[in-house]
Amino acid sequence: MTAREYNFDGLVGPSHNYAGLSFGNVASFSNVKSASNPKQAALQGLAKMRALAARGFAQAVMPPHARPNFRMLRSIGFGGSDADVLAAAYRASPVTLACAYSASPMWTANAATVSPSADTLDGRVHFTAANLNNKLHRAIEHTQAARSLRAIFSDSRHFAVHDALPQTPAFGDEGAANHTRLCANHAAAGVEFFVYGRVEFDPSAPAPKKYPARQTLEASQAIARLHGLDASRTVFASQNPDVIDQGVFHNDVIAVGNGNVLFYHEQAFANEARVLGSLRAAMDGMGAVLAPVRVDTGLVSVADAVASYLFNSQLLSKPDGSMALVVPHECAENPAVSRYLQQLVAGGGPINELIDFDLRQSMRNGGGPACLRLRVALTAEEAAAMHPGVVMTETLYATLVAWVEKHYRDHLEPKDLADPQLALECAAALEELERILGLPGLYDLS
Ligand SMILES: N=C(N)NCCC[C@H](NC(=O)CCC(=O)O)C(=O)O
Repeated sequence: MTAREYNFDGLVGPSHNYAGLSFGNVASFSNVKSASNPKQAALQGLAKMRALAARGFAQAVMPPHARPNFRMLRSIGFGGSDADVLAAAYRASPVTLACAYSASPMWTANAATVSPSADTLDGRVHFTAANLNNKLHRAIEHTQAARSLRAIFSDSRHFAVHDALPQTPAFGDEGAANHTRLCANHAAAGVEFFVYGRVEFDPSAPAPKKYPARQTLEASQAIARLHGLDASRTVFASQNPDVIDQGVFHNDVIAVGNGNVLFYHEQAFANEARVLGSLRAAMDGMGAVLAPVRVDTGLVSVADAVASYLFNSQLLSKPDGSMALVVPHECAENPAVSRYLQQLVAGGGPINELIDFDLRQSMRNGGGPACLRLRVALTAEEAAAMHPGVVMTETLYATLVAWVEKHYRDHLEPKDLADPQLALECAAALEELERILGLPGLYDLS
Protein backbone atom coordinates (compact mmCIF):
# COMPACT_ATOMS: atom_id res chain seq x y z
CA MET A 1 0.00 0.00 0.00
CA THR A 2 1.20 3.51 -0.76
CA ALA A 3 0.13 6.82 0.69
CA ARG A 4 0.74 10.46 -0.17
CA GLU A 5 0.70 13.56 1.94
CA TYR A 6 -1.88 16.07 0.71
CA ASN A 7 -1.32 19.64 1.77
CA PHE A 8 -4.62 21.45 2.27
CA ASP A 9 -3.86 25.14 1.99
CA GLY A 10 -6.27 27.68 3.37
CA LEU A 11 -7.78 29.89 0.72
CA VAL A 12 -7.45 33.40 2.12
CA GLY A 13 -10.88 34.92 2.69
CA PRO A 14 -12.06 38.30 1.33
CA SER A 15 -11.83 40.05 4.72
CA HIS A 16 -8.09 39.49 5.34
CA ASN A 17 -6.97 42.36 7.57
CA TYR A 18 -4.45 43.37 10.20
CA ALA A 19 -6.16 43.80 13.56
CA GLY A 20 -3.39 42.99 16.04
CA LEU A 21 -5.47 40.25 17.62
CA SER A 22 -2.75 37.80 18.57
CA PHE A 23 -0.84 38.79 21.71
CA GLY A 24 2.40 36.78 21.65
CA ASN A 25 2.60 36.79 17.83
CA VAL A 26 5.12 39.50 17.04
CA ALA A 27 4.07 40.11 13.43
CA SER A 28 0.38 40.41 14.28
CA PHE A 29 1.17 43.03 16.90
CA SER A 30 3.63 44.99 14.75
CA ASN A 31 1.28 45.38 11.80
CA VAL A 32 -1.86 46.27 13.71
CA LYS A 33 -4.17 48.61 11.83
CA SER A 34 -2.04 48.80 8.70
CA ALA A 35 -3.91 48.41 5.41
CA SER A 36 -4.18 44.90 3.99
CA ASN A 37 -4.67 43.68 0.45
CA PRO A 38 -7.03 40.68 0.54
CA LYS A 39 -6.82 40.16 -3.23
CA GLN A 40 -3.05 39.95 -3.17
CA ALA A 41 -3.13 37.72 -0.09
CA ALA A 42 -5.42 35.21 -1.80
CA LEU A 43 -3.40 35.30 -5.03
CA GLN A 44 -0.13 34.76 -3.14
CA GLY A 45 -1.62 31.69 -1.45
CA LEU A 46 -3.01 30.34 -4.70
CA ALA A 47 0.35 30.83 -6.43
CA LYS A 48 1.99 28.62 -3.79
CA MET A 49 -0.67 25.93 -4.23
CA ARG A 50 -0.35 26.00 -7.98
CA ALA A 51 3.44 25.85 -8.02
CA LEU A 52 3.58 22.92 -5.60
CA ALA A 53 0.83 21.05 -7.48
CA ALA A 54 2.71 21.65 -10.73
CA ARG A 55 5.80 20.10 -9.12
CA GLY A 56 3.79 16.94 -8.48
CA PHE A 57 3.10 17.43 -4.77
CA ALA A 58 -0.44 16.45 -3.72
CA GLN A 59 -2.20 19.75 -3.13
CA ALA A 60 -5.72 20.68 -2.15
CA VAL A 61 -7.57 23.73 -0.92
CA MET A 62 -9.47 24.37 2.30
CA PRO A 63 -12.26 26.94 1.93
CA PRO A 64 -12.37 30.17 3.96
CA HIS A 65 -15.03 30.69 6.63
CA ALA A 66 -18.07 32.95 6.41
CA ARG A 67 -17.18 36.36 7.77
CA PRO A 68 -18.25 38.44 9.56
CA ASN A 69 -19.39 35.87 12.08
CA PHE A 70 -22.82 37.34 12.80
CA ARG A 71 -23.65 34.52 15.20
CA MET A 72 -20.82 35.57 17.49
CA LEU A 73 -21.74 39.24 17.28
CA ARG A 74 -25.40 38.53 18.05
CA SER A 75 -24.43 36.22 20.92
CA ILE A 76 -22.71 39.11 22.68
CA GLY A 77 -25.66 41.43 22.41
CA PHE A 78 -25.46 43.23 19.09
CA GLY A 79 -28.92 43.01 17.56
CA GLY A 80 -31.20 44.20 14.77
CA SER A 81 -30.55 43.82 11.07
CA ASP A 82 -27.12 42.72 9.88
CA ALA A 83 -26.30 46.36 9.10
CA ASP A 84 -27.43 47.34 12.64
CA VAL A 85 -25.21 44.64 14.14
CA LEU A 86 -22.16 45.87 12.24
CA ALA A 87 -22.77 49.51 13.10
CA ALA A 88 -23.34 48.79 16.79
CA ALA A 89 -20.30 46.52 17.06
CA TYR A 90 -18.09 49.07 15.35
CA ARG A 91 -19.32 51.79 17.70
CA ALA A 92 -19.00 49.76 20.88
CA SER A 93 -15.94 47.64 20.18
CA PRO A 94 -14.09 47.85 16.86
CA VAL A 95 -11.72 45.10 17.99
CA THR A 96 -14.62 42.70 18.54
CA LEU A 97 -15.87 43.46 15.06
CA ALA A 98 -12.35 42.75 13.77
CA CYS A 99 -12.48 39.37 15.52
CA ALA A 100 -15.77 38.58 13.79
CA TYR A 101 -14.21 39.56 10.47
CA SER A 102 -10.82 37.87 10.85
CA ALA A 103 -9.69 35.75 7.91
CA SER A 104 -7.56 33.69 10.33
CA PRO A 105 -8.99 30.33 9.12
CA MET A 106 -6.48 30.75 6.27
CA TRP A 107 -3.89 29.23 8.64
CA THR A 108 -5.14 25.69 8.28
CA ALA A 109 -2.27 24.20 10.28
CA ASN A 110 -4.45 25.35 13.17
CA ALA A 111 -7.68 23.88 11.80
CA ALA A 112 -7.19 20.39 13.21
CA THR A 113 -4.80 17.66 14.28
CA VAL A 114 -4.71 14.80 11.80
CA SER A 115 -3.66 11.20 12.34
CA PRO A 116 -3.28 9.03 9.25
CA SER A 117 -4.95 5.61 9.19
CA ALA A 118 -1.61 3.82 9.60
CA ASP A 119 -1.38 5.23 13.14
CA THR A 120 -4.91 4.75 14.45
CA LEU A 121 -6.55 1.84 16.24
CA ASP A 122 -9.57 1.65 13.92
CA GLY A 123 -7.59 2.16 10.70
CA ARG A 124 -9.40 5.39 9.81
CA VAL A 125 -7.94 8.84 9.29
CA HIS A 126 -8.81 10.87 12.40
CA PHE A 127 -9.24 14.64 12.59
CA THR A 128 -9.91 16.75 15.69
CA ALA A 129 -10.96 20.32 15.01
CA ALA A 130 -8.82 22.65 17.13
CA ASN A 131 -10.66 24.78 19.69
CA LEU A 132 -8.10 27.63 19.42
CA ASN A 133 -9.47 28.93 22.67
CA ASN A 134 -6.61 31.32 23.44
CA LYS A 135 -7.93 34.04 21.12
CA LEU A 136 -11.50 35.16 20.48
CA HIS A 137 -11.06 35.52 16.72
CA ARG A 138 -9.70 31.98 16.50
CA ALA A 139 -12.05 30.36 19.03
CA ILE A 140 -14.92 30.94 16.58
CA GLU A 141 -13.29 28.80 13.89
CA HIS A 142 -13.82 25.23 15.09
CA THR A 143 -17.49 24.88 14.13
CA GLN A 144 -16.86 25.64 10.47
CA ALA A 145 -13.52 23.81 10.53
CA ALA A 146 -15.28 20.60 11.59
CA ARG A 147 -18.09 21.24 9.10
CA SER A 148 -15.63 21.74 6.22
CA LEU A 149 -13.67 18.62 7.18
CA ARG A 150 -16.90 16.60 7.32
CA ALA A 151 -17.91 17.92 3.91
CA ILE A 152 -14.58 16.92 2.35
CA PHE A 153 -14.01 13.72 4.31
CA SER A 154 -17.59 12.51 4.54
CA ASP A 155 -17.01 8.78 4.07
CA SER A 156 -17.16 7.38 7.59
CA ARG A 157 -15.63 4.07 6.47
CA HIS A 158 -12.36 5.93 6.04
CA PHE A 159 -12.61 9.13 8.06
CA ALA A 160 -13.55 10.25 11.58
CA VAL A 161 -13.91 13.96 12.30
CA HIS A 162 -14.07 14.83 16.01
CA ASP A 163 -15.52 18.03 17.37
CA ALA A 164 -13.19 20.39 19.18
CA LEU A 165 -12.10 19.62 22.74
CA PRO A 166 -13.93 21.40 25.61
CA GLN A 167 -13.62 25.19 25.24
CA THR A 168 -11.65 25.85 28.37
CA PRO A 169 -8.01 26.81 28.99
CA ALA A 170 -7.20 23.34 30.35
CA PHE A 171 -7.72 21.99 26.83
CA GLY A 172 -6.14 24.78 24.79
CA ASP A 173 -5.54 23.16 21.41
CA GLU A 174 -3.93 24.75 18.35
CA GLY A 175 -4.12 21.76 16.01
CA ALA A 176 -1.30 20.60 13.77
CA ALA A 177 0.84 23.65 14.55
CA ASN A 178 1.99 21.74 17.63
CA HIS A 179 2.05 18.27 16.11
CA THR A 180 4.28 16.55 13.63
CA ARG A 181 4.78 13.01 12.47
CA LEU A 182 7.94 11.04 11.83
CA CYS A 183 7.83 7.92 9.71
CA ALA A 184 9.61 5.70 7.21
CA ASN A 185 6.94 6.54 4.64
CA HIS A 186 3.38 7.86 4.76
CA ALA A 187 1.79 4.41 4.44
CA ALA A 188 3.68 3.00 7.42
CA ALA A 189 2.86 3.54 11.07
CA GLY A 190 4.66 6.64 12.30
CA VAL A 191 5.52 8.41 15.52
CA GLU A 192 3.13 11.21 16.41
CA PHE A 193 4.96 14.01 18.16
CA PHE A 194 2.96 16.51 20.21
CA VAL A 195 4.57 19.66 21.62
CA TYR A 196 2.80 21.61 24.36
CA GLY A 197 3.47 24.96 26.00
CA ARG A 198 2.09 24.36 29.48
CA VAL A 199 0.46 21.79 31.74
CA GLU A 200 -2.84 22.88 33.25
CA PHE A 201 -2.75 20.52 36.22
CA ASP A 202 0.94 20.78 37.06
CA PRO A 203 1.82 24.32 38.10
CA SER A 204 5.47 23.25 38.54
CA ALA A 205 5.83 22.37 34.83
CA PRO A 206 7.69 24.87 32.61
CA ALA A 207 5.51 27.72 31.33
CA PRO A 208 6.20 31.08 29.70
CA LYS A 209 6.06 34.29 31.76
CA LYS A 210 5.33 36.98 29.21
CA TYR A 211 3.29 35.49 26.39
CA PRO A 212 0.57 32.84 26.54
CA ALA A 213 1.22 29.16 25.95
CA ARG A 214 -1.64 28.18 23.70
CA GLN A 215 -1.33 24.38 23.77
CA THR A 216 -1.67 22.24 26.87
CA LEU A 217 -0.40 18.73 27.54
CA GLU A 218 -3.93 17.77 28.52
CA ALA A 219 -5.22 18.72 25.06
CA SER A 220 -2.49 16.78 23.28
CA GLN A 221 -3.20 13.69 25.41
CA ALA A 222 -6.93 13.95 24.71
CA ILE A 223 -6.31 13.99 20.97
CA ALA A 224 -4.03 10.97 21.16
CA ARG A 225 -6.84 9.13 22.99
CA LEU A 226 -9.55 10.25 20.56
CA HIS A 227 -7.46 9.16 17.59
CA GLY A 228 -6.64 5.77 19.08
CA LEU A 229 -2.87 6.26 18.88
CA ASP A 230 -0.47 3.62 20.13
CA ALA A 231 1.25 4.90 23.28
CA SER A 232 4.57 3.40 22.24
CA ARG A 233 4.55 5.52 19.09
CA THR A 234 3.34 8.77 20.67
CA VAL A 235 5.71 11.35 22.15
CA PHE A 236 4.72 14.42 24.18
CA ALA A 237 7.31 17.13 24.72
CA SER A 238 7.42 20.48 26.42
CA GLN A 239 8.25 23.48 24.31
CA ASN A 240 10.98 25.71 25.72
CA PRO A 241 8.97 28.41 27.54
CA ASP A 242 11.72 30.97 26.92
CA VAL A 243 11.17 30.82 23.17
CA ILE A 244 7.42 31.27 23.60
CA ASP A 245 8.35 34.49 25.38
CA GLN A 246 10.40 35.48 22.32
CA GLY A 247 7.47 35.13 19.93
CA VAL A 248 7.37 31.39 19.19
CA PHE A 249 3.64 31.12 19.79
CA HIS A 250 3.36 27.75 18.02
CA ASN A 251 5.94 24.97 17.83
CA ASP A 252 5.84 25.17 14.02
CA VAL A 253 7.61 28.52 14.31
CA ILE A 254 10.71 26.69 15.60
CA ALA A 255 10.56 23.08 14.35
CA VAL A 256 9.20 20.99 11.50
CA GLY A 257 9.33 17.25 10.83
CA ASN A 258 8.93 15.12 7.74
CA GLY A 259 9.79 11.47 7.07
CA ASN A 260 12.66 10.68 9.43
CA VAL A 261 13.90 14.30 9.55
CA LEU A 262 13.33 16.71 12.41
CA PHE A 263 14.48 20.22 11.46
CA TYR A 264 14.62 22.32 14.62
CA HIS A 265 16.34 25.10 16.50
CA GLU A 266 18.52 24.04 19.42
CA GLN A 267 16.36 26.10 21.80
CA ALA A 268 13.04 24.68 20.60
CA PHE A 269 12.43 22.18 23.42
CA ALA A 270 12.61 22.37 27.20
CA ASN A 271 14.79 19.25 27.21
CA GLU A 272 16.36 18.59 23.82
CA ALA A 273 18.23 15.41 24.80
CA ARG A 274 15.10 13.84 26.26
CA VAL A 275 13.07 14.72 23.14
CA LEU A 276 15.58 13.16 20.78
CA GLY A 277 15.90 10.09 23.02
CA SER A 278 12.12 9.60 23.16
CA LEU A 279 11.75 10.00 19.41
CA ARG A 280 14.58 7.56 18.70
CA ALA A 281 13.07 4.99 21.07
CA ALA A 282 9.60 5.40 19.57
CA MET A 283 10.99 5.03 16.05
CA ASP A 284 12.85 1.85 16.95
CA GLY A 285 11.87 -0.95 14.59
CA MET A 286 9.98 1.42 12.30
CA GLY A 287 12.43 1.07 9.43
CA ALA A 288 13.61 4.66 9.78
CA VAL A 289 16.24 6.21 12.01
CA LEU A 290 15.72 9.74 13.28
CA ALA A 291 17.76 12.27 11.31
CA PRO A 292 17.89 15.47 13.39
CA VAL A 293 18.83 18.66 11.55
CA ARG A 294 19.67 20.97 14.43
CA VAL A 295 20.24 24.68 13.95
CA ASP A 296 22.56 26.26 16.50
CA THR A 297 21.89 29.66 18.04
CA GLY A 298 25.32 30.77 16.84
CA LEU A 299 24.17 30.33 13.26
CA VAL A 300 20.57 31.54 13.57
CA SER A 301 19.31 33.33 16.68
CA VAL A 302 15.75 32.81 17.92
CA ALA A 303 15.05 36.42 16.91
CA ASP A 304 16.17 35.70 13.33
CA ALA A 305 14.13 32.50 13.27
CA VAL A 306 11.03 34.44 14.36
CA ALA A 307 11.64 37.32 11.94
CA SER A 308 12.35 35.09 8.92
CA TYR A 309 10.04 32.16 9.76
CA LEU A 310 12.84 29.76 8.77
CA PHE A 311 11.19 26.87 10.63
CA ASN A 312 7.68 27.70 9.48
CA SER A 313 8.67 26.01 6.29
CA GLN A 314 7.18 22.99 4.60
CA LEU A 315 9.50 20.05 4.40
CA LEU A 316 8.40 18.01 1.40
CA SER A 317 9.63 14.60 0.22
CA LYS A 318 10.56 14.39 -3.43
CA PRO A 319 10.23 11.19 -5.49
CA ASP A 320 13.96 10.41 -5.12
CA GLY A 321 13.65 10.50 -1.31
CA SER A 322 15.44 13.82 -0.84
CA MET A 323 13.55 16.81 0.58
CA ALA A 324 12.74 20.36 -0.45
CA LEU A 325 12.23 23.15 2.06
CA VAL A 326 9.45 25.59 1.16
CA VAL A 327 10.39 28.90 2.74
CA PRO A 328 8.93 32.39 2.81
CA HIS A 329 10.87 35.07 0.92
CA GLU A 330 11.80 36.71 4.23
CA CYS A 331 14.44 33.95 4.66
CA ALA A 332 16.39 35.28 1.68
CA GLU A 333 16.28 38.77 3.16
CA ASN A 334 17.74 37.79 6.51
CA PRO A 335 21.55 37.53 6.12
CA ALA A 336 22.12 34.91 8.84
CA VAL A 337 19.23 32.73 7.68
CA SER A 338 20.13 33.06 4.03
CA ARG A 339 23.73 32.06 4.76
CA TYR A 340 22.55 29.10 6.83
CA LEU A 341 20.18 27.90 4.10
CA GLN A 342 22.83 28.02 1.38
CA GLN A 343 25.06 25.83 3.54
CA LEU A 344 22.18 23.50 4.39
CA VAL A 345 21.25 22.64 0.81
CA ALA A 346 24.87 22.31 -0.29
CA GLY A 347 25.80 20.17 2.72
CA GLY A 348 24.88 16.73 1.38
CA GLY A 349 22.11 16.18 3.97
CA PRO A 350 18.50 15.17 3.34
CA ILE A 351 17.36 18.74 2.47
CA ASN A 352 18.82 19.68 -0.90
CA GLU A 353 16.47 22.27 -2.37
CA LEU A 354 14.83 25.54 -1.39
CA ILE A 355 11.52 26.68 -2.83
CA ASP A 356 10.82 30.31 -2.04
CA PHE A 357 7.44 32.07 -2.05
CA ASP A 358 6.28 35.64 -1.54
CA LEU A 359 3.61 35.25 1.15
CA ARG A 360 4.04 38.71 2.60
CA GLN A 361 0.34 39.38 3.14
CA SER A 362 0.02 36.34 5.39
CA MET A 363 3.47 36.79 6.93
CA ARG A 364 2.51 40.24 8.19
CA ASN A 365 0.02 38.47 10.45
CA GLY A 366 2.52 35.82 11.51
CA GLY A 367 1.51 33.11 9.03
CA GLY A 368 4.20 31.42 6.92
CA PRO A 369 4.11 28.52 4.44
CA ALA A 370 3.59 25.89 7.15
CA CYS A 371 0.79 27.82 8.85
CA LEU A 372 -1.08 27.96 5.59
CA ARG A 373 -1.32 24.22 5.17
CA LEU A 374 -2.85 21.19 6.88
CA ARG A 375 -1.10 17.91 6.17
CA VAL A 376 -3.30 14.89 5.48
CA ALA A 377 -1.56 11.65 4.55
CA LEU A 378 -3.95 9.46 2.55
CA THR A 379 -3.77 6.03 0.94
CA ALA A 380 -4.93 5.83 -2.66
CA GLU A 381 -8.28 4.42 -1.49
CA GLU A 382 -8.76 7.22 1.03
CA ALA A 383 -7.80 9.86 -1.54
CA ALA A 384 -10.42 8.41 -3.87
CA ALA A 385 -13.02 8.67 -1.06
CA MET A 386 -12.52 12.37 -0.31
CA HIS A 387 -14.40 15.11 -2.10
CA PRO A 388 -12.51 15.64 -5.37
CA GLY A 389 -13.59 19.24 -5.94
CA VAL A 390 -10.93 20.62 -3.58
CA VAL A 391 -7.91 19.04 -5.26
CA MET A 392 -5.74 21.69 -6.88
CA THR A 393 -5.56 21.49 -10.68
CA GLU A 394 -4.70 24.07 -13.31
CA THR A 395 -8.43 24.44 -13.99
CA LEU A 396 -9.33 24.99 -10.35
CA TYR A 397 -6.44 27.43 -10.00
CA ALA A 398 -7.65 29.49 -12.96
CA THR A 399 -11.24 29.42 -11.69
CA LEU A 400 -10.21 30.56 -8.22
CA VAL A 401 -7.99 33.33 -9.55
CA ALA A 402 -10.93 34.65 -11.59
CA TRP A 403 -13.17 34.34 -8.53
CA VAL A 404 -10.72 36.31 -6.39
CA GLU A 405 -10.36 38.99 -9.08
CA LYS A 406 -14.14 39.33 -9.17
CA HIS A 407 -14.93 39.43 -5.46
CA TYR A 408 -11.93 40.69 -3.49
CA ARG A 409 -10.91 44.20 -2.55
CA ASP A 410 -7.28 45.23 -2.89
CA HIS A 411 -7.31 47.57 0.09
CA LEU A 412 -8.83 47.10 3.51
CA GLU A 413 -8.41 49.34 6.53
CA PRO A 414 -9.93 48.98 10.01
CA LYS A 415 -12.67 51.52 9.24
CA ASP A 416 -13.79 49.49 6.20
CA LEU A 417 -15.03 46.75 8.53
CA ALA A 418 -17.94 49.05 9.40
CA ASP A 419 -19.05 49.17 5.76
CA PRO A 420 -22.13 46.92 5.39
CA GLN A 421 -21.27 46.48 1.74
CA LEU A 422 -18.17 44.48 2.72
CA ALA A 423 -20.35 41.89 4.45
CA LEU A 424 -22.49 41.56 1.34
CA GLU A 425 -19.39 41.14 -0.83
CA CYS A 426 -18.05 38.39 1.45
CA ALA A 427 -21.40 36.55 1.36
CA ALA A 428 -21.62 36.74 -2.44
CA ALA A 429 -18.09 35.41 -2.79
CA LEU A 430 -18.72 32.39 -0.58
CA GLU A 431 -22.03 31.60 -2.23
CA GLU A 432 -20.20 31.28 -5.52
CA LEU A 433 -17.35 29.34 -3.91
CA GLU A 434 -19.73 26.59 -2.73
CA ARG A 435 -20.62 26.04 -6.38
CA ILE A 436 -17.01 26.20 -7.61
CA LEU A 437 -15.87 23.59 -5.11
CA GLY A 438 -19.00 21.46 -5.56
CA LEU A 439 -19.85 21.72 -1.86
CA PRO A 440 -23.46 22.93 -1.59
CA GLY A 441 -24.40 23.63 2.05
CA LEU A 442 -20.76 24.07 3.07
CA TYR A 443 -21.75 27.14 5.05
CA ASP A 444 -24.48 27.31 7.64
CA LEU A 445 -25.72 30.79 6.95
CA SER A 446 -28.95 30.44 8.94
N1 LIG B 1 1.93 29.06 13.28
C1 LIG B 1 0.81 28.72 12.73
N2 LIG B 1 0.57 27.48 12.47
N3 LIG B 1 -0.18 29.62 12.44
C2 LIG B 1 0.00 31.04 12.47
C3 LIG B 1 -1.27 31.70 12.86
C4 LIG B 1 -1.18 33.20 12.85
C5 LIG B 1 -2.35 33.83 13.55
N4 LIG B 1 -2.36 35.26 13.35
C6 LIG B 1 -3.44 36.00 13.64
O1 LIG B 1 -4.47 35.50 14.02
C7 LIG B 1 -3.34 37.49 13.46
C8 LIG B 1 -4.67 38.14 13.16
C9 LIG B 1 -4.65 39.62 13.32
O2 LIG B 1 -3.88 40.12 14.15
O3 LIG B 1 -5.42 40.32 12.59
C10 LIG B 1 -2.36 33.49 15.05
O4 LIG B 1 -1.67 34.19 15.80
O5 LIG B 1 -3.02 32.52 15.44
